[in-house]
Amino acid sequence: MGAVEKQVAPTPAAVARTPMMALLGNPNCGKTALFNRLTGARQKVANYAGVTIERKEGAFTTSGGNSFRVLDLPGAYSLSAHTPDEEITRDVVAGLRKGDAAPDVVVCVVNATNLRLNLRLVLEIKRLGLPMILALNMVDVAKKRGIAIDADVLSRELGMPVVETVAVQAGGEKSLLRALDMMWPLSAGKPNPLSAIDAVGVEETQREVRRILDLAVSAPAQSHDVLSEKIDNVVLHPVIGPVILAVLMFLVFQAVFSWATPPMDMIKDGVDHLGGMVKDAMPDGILRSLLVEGILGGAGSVLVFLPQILILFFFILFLEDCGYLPRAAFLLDRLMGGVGLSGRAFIPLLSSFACAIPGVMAARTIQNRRDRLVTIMIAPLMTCSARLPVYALIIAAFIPNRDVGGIFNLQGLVLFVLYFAGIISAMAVAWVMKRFMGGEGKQPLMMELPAYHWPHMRNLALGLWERAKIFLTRVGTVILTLMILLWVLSSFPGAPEGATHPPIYYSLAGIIGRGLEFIFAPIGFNWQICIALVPGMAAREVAVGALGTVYALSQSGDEVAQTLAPIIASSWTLPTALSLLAWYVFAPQCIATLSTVRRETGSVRYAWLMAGYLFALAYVASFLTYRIALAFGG
Ligand SMILES: Nc1nc2c(ncn2[C@@H]2O[C@H](COP(=O)(O)OP(=O)(O)OP(=O)(O)O)[C@@H](O)[C@H]2O)c(=O)[nH]1
Ligand SMILES: [Mg+2]
Repeated sequence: MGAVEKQVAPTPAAVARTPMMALLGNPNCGKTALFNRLTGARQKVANYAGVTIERKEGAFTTSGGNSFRVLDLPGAYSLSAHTPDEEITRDVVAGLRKGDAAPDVVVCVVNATNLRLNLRLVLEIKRLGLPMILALNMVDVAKKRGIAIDADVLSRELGMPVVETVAVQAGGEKSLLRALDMMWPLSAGKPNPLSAIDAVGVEETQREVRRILDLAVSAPAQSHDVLSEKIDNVVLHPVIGPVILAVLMFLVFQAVFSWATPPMDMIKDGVDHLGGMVKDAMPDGILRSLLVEGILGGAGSVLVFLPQILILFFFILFLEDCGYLPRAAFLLDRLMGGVGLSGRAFIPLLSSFACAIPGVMAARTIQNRRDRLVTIMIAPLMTCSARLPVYALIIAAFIPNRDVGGIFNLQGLVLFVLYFAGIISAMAVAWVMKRFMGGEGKQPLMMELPAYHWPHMRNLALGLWERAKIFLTRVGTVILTLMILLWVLSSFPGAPEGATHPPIYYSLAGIIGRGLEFIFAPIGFNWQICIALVPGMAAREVAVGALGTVYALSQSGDEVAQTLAPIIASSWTLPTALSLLAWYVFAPQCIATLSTVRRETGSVRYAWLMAGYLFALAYVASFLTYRIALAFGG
């Protein structure tokens, strides 16, 4: 039958018959790395538990020509799920998901350096009675530490094929492909009900694990990871640890400013040059205005921030892949516990620095529902990378670029303060929410500390490439569209006879901006800023591009060639600039995040609550900032 199947063209019916293989295992054992190697996908791989939080599907064909569909699943310690991501895994293997049959074959991935922990799940899954293969992953590390595993004995004792894999090396998946070919054709089976798993006690499973380990594994007395322990003695030290963490975070923000300047200047010069060329080549008119002020002035001014975003992500990806993140979670657990957050919230919150959406989704790994909700609600207070351009623009315009105390860059310092303001407010909000919701006391943080390793450069490069692609796609699609739309609204209708203001003042956008000015004047925003706030709701960084267009159109004649920072420096007061910075620390304007919150919490109530409290906070913070700055004569 297998031979016939191989010939069939992939009609939908044939695809449905292609056997499904599921990758299952403890968190952080290399399932996703293996999935990527098998399918050529680029799913996120990183060195901490809980990276994968969704079911991802791919396909591959073995060297024997047998096709498989393959599922990458969130890691789990057992099939009795405690968190929403573990539920996904349990439901998929047990065939409980609507529209998904149980997998035809389960590949149980284990970390070969930690079989004692990993084999428990293997024995549990075995009771489901599905065809199974054990993939001993990370054998490269196990061998280095002198751990010898007899795959034949293991296979005999477990009653399933056992293969060695190295998911991060080319060809490291070959043995698994061969084993799959040997299993072909697969007989479709139904899994035993989940209750069969609970029938055997933990004690008994543990005894069985020990028995098998005694037979199959021989490890030297010193098989644990000595280097990681040494590093942890410093990094987790009660005094030195937090200092290292603080210095690390601080360095990131310094780097974002000081390293990015040369490439940013290059992009800016390129865009300006292009604008100049278009101007020289075209007669003055509507089309030229659209190209120069709408597209280059708008999208171009956002594009400039690519280097800063990449530098930020370089650090985030580096920390994710070397194994430091769970340590940081432990260091901050006490602090976070003080405001009623669990240390588990650290990773979702850190992801929110990239974008609140993956952050909100990563909260799935939090067991306690209240903790999870609070984490979701404060995720948007972490400064997402879309806010970076707004901060950077205003800082460049108002904060002098000079050294403080000989080592710090003042602009980097201000950026750090803004990020810090977000974090502090998040803690305050968490504290208040916990008061309202009550709580059943703090739960101890249980998290695996993975072995440290150097980040895989390929991973890092791919991660940066993906980020650059996401950003450029955003600039080329959402941002560009909004910019063109804004240009249209700002250009029509034209100025009336004898107008005293620039034409944009009389345009539709101008009318909207002046309408909104009633609400925002008390916090120091002029009508130009009000115009920029509106498209900023779809994508925050558009606010920068929008200011670019608005001010380009507000200028007369030759001044248009000027770049945005000096223009706003001369037309806003310092209190207005500070007020806008404060606004963006809280800025509730991200519709995509709100819709993710609705999906993840299963209720539109929380999305509204979030939008409401963020708006209120933003307004109050800006009001205070503006008034205080005015009082100090800013
Ligand atoms: N040396 C070595 N490292 C590996 C191997 N497989 C995976 N890794 C590393 O182990 C870490 C975890 O890999 P992932 O693929 O994200 O693990 P996962 O099982 O998908 O983790 P979750 O999604 O959190 O459950 C990453 O840092 C990988 O680079 C391997 O065979 N050898
Ligand atoms: Mg994964």
